[in-house]
Amino acid sequence: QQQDTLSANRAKINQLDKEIVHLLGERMEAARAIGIYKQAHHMEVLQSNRFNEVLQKAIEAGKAEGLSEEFIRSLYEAIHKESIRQQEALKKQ
Ligand SMILES: O=C(O)C(=O)C[C@]1(C(=O)O)C=C[C@@H](O)C=C1
Repeated sequence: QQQDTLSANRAKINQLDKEIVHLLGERMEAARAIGIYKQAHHMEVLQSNRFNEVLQKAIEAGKAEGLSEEFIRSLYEAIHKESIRQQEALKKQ
């Protein structure tokens, strides 16, 4: 019985992790499209004000889910870093 609950929750985590990674892929696709726009309009890759807005929205949404601000900050620092890396990589093509 308890084993069933453990495997059911692990299966749920496996499925949710797939969805998280898929969503991150979609987010990066949007970031690359923005990167192309930035190149065409001679804009800087790093947009600190916009990133602050993104972060604040995520912190608020995280609070509603019981997630700590520290967790959201480190998660979004990693996401932002990858987003910047993807936009910079477009320039090198
Ligand atoms: O909004 C933009 O300009 C983006 O490129 C998106 C994004 C993000 O991933 O949230 C990435 C880089 C910028 O520094 C700010 C935000």
